[in-house]
This record gives sequence, structure tokens and C-alpha cells, in this order.
Amino acid sequence: MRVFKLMGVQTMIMTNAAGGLNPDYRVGDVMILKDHINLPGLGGTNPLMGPNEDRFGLRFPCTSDAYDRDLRALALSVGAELGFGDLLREGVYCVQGGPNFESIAECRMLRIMGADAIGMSTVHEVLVARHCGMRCFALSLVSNMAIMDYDSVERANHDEVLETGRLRAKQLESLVSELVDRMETHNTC
Ligand SMILES: O=P(O)(O)O[C@@H]1C[C@H](O)[C@@H](CO)O1
Ligand code: HPA
Repeated sequence: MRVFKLMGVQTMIMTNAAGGLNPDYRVGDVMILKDHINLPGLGGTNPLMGPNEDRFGLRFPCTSDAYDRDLRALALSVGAELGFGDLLREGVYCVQGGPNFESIAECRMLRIMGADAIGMSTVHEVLVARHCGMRCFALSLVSNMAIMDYDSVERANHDEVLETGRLRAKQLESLVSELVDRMETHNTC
């Protein structure tokens, strides 16, 4: 992120695959991140740990405005214009350390905590990007539904994640391309 910053990048667009926790979500939905829960961060692991690099940003950065409001609104309208507005959601992404998928009890806890989707990436990048003043937009492809039921015979697996990625690749490509075409290049932060 800091190399991008030094290269003059002002806006970061990030994508990930995530497990759906919100029962209204379906495999193949696309969730625009409006906020996150940084589980490793709450546990004391954070990419901004260590001496602060003052030339990049503040020691104690704010995260309540991590995901740019204008870009979120633009993505929703672009998705609607492209004809897949019904797939689009806005929600809270929770990051865990991985590489294992979550247990049933963990999924239930995360849902109670307010997470709509669970994954293993993106938040670290967002924290460093925001620390140095870059505008952030991120979306999650709901590649699988988290297992919440002890009677379920389903198992989270990476093959399903990859398969859903292939299924939605073209739509996500057009969404991101159109977003890039239309977004203002100036940094509003
Ligand atoms: O897009 P990311 O890397 O967050 O994708 C998720 C997390 C793991 O890399 C993988 C697990 O299936 O998908
Ligand atoms: N959990 C965590 N990370 C993920 C998942 C999941 O269910 N799906 C894709 N990445």
C-alpha cells in the first residue's frame, strides 16, 4: 500500500471472496463493504503496529470512515445500471486470521457481533491504505455460505470459493471497470 501511495495512487479498489453470515445473503451475491470487524486487530495483531511512520500518517488513525461513501453509492448505481443490482448488498466484513474456515460456534458468534460476511483478507490493506490517506472501496463475493447449523452436512471448501469466483468473474469485471471509468480521480479524504 505504501509503495502505491508513493507512486501517487489515491484510490484503492479491493476485492475478496467471503463466506456469507447474513441469512438473507445467497452464494454469488456481491457485498460492498460499509465497515469491518478486525478480529486480529482486536486481539492485538495489526499491520500498523511498531513505530509509526509519520511521513505516511498519524499514530492513531480513525477507521469509522474507512470505506468511501461516494464510491459505495456509485457502485450500487453502476451495478443497477448493469442489470445486477439485485445481487448487490452493503454489509460488514469480518476478517479472521485463517487459513482454516470457521467453526459453527465461531460463525454464530460473528453473526451476533454484526458481521455479514467473513473472510481472511482486505482489512489489513485497508488499514494501511487509510493510514496514508488513500480512499478505499472494497467488495466481497459471497462465495459460500458459512455453516451455522450443527445438522448441516455441508462443509466450507476452497473449491466452492473458486467455482463461485468463476461464475461471477465477468460481472465483477464489468462492475469494477465501470466504477473506475466513472469515479472522480480526486482524493476526497
Ligand atoms: O480473496 P481472499 O484471499 O480473501 O479469499 C478467501 C480467503 C482465502 O484466500 C480463500 C479461502 O477460500 O478465499
Ligand atoms: N470463511 C473465511 N474466508 C473465506 C470464506 C469463509 O467462509 N469463504 C471465502 N473466504
